[in-house]
Amino acid sequence: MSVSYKFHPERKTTIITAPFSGGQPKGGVELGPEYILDAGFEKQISSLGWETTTLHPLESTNYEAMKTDDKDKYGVKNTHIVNECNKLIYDAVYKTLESGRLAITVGGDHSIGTATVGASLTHNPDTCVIWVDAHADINTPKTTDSGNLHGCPLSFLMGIDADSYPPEFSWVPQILKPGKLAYIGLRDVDQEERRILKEHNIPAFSMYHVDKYGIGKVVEMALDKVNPNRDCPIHLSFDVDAIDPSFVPATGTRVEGGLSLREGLFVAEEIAMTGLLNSLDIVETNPMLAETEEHILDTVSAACAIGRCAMGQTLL
Ligand SMILES: NC(=[NH2+])NCCC[C@H](N)C(=O)O
Ligand SMILES: [Mn+2]
Ligand SMILES: [Mn+2]
Repeated sequence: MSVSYKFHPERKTTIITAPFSGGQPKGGVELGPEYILDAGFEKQISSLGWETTTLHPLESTNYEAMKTDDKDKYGVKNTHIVNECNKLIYDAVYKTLESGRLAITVGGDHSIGTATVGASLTHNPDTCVIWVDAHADINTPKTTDSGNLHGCPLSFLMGIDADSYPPEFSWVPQILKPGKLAYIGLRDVDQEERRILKEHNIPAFSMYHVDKYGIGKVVEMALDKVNPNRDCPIHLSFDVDAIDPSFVPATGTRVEGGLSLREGLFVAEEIAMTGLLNSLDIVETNPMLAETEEHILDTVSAACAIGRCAMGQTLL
């Protein structure tokens, strides 16, 4: 059983590191890429037959050090550094895709989804987004309680409540249509986010649906919604907190009752099987939140495994 990648028959990929934590208050998630690469991620991908290169767009920047815990007058935190980092990541992802390579972005917190999804859709407006997460990440500056921008990337990309955005966000392409986004794994969605999902009719498969229908059916239903003819490129944005904290403890916003490790990996495998994967994010690995060495190992290995499964590792 081997996967063929329609948009990447030559199997070339670029791993883009996004060591950034400014989309949320906890320190340590900026170390995610380093831990994942030190675990041998690049080699694991190349042994699946991919030619790999790496890009480090945030290298030699100092934005991480400028992080604060203050909300601005728009009700969100760290607008400036989130935008500067996202612009650099956007350029890296866009350049990667334009040169015909599959883009793997390793975070970092999920605020970088603004850049990665924005670049994927600018590169090919037919792109659909599968967002695997415990959270909906579709708050707006108007609706967010926390003010953490990792809870908002999808609203910026959709232009929801656009009159509430700090002007720094004006570079973000408001390019994501509600019919091109589907969620898997949701279980902690804010009240106002629920309203947004309903209002825009965004397909959202929660843990309830996973239990009721099984993960296989859920992935199929999600793809039927956003990619009915199975011909559009897929952007898979995988927040590791979609997987249950018993398997993935070292992450910033843990929510009990998540996907089993196998269910999480199955989502990545099944997206690989479509042959339509064009871009991938693996985000929210925070080694500093581990209580034991084993927690680090479990979380980092799960992040690597998500990448390998999406990049065509099969069990037989
Ligand atoms: N990418 C994440 N882990 N996001 C968590 C978001 C939590 C919450 N909904 C908020 O907006 O603050
Ligand atoms: Mn999350
Ligand atoms: Mn997320």
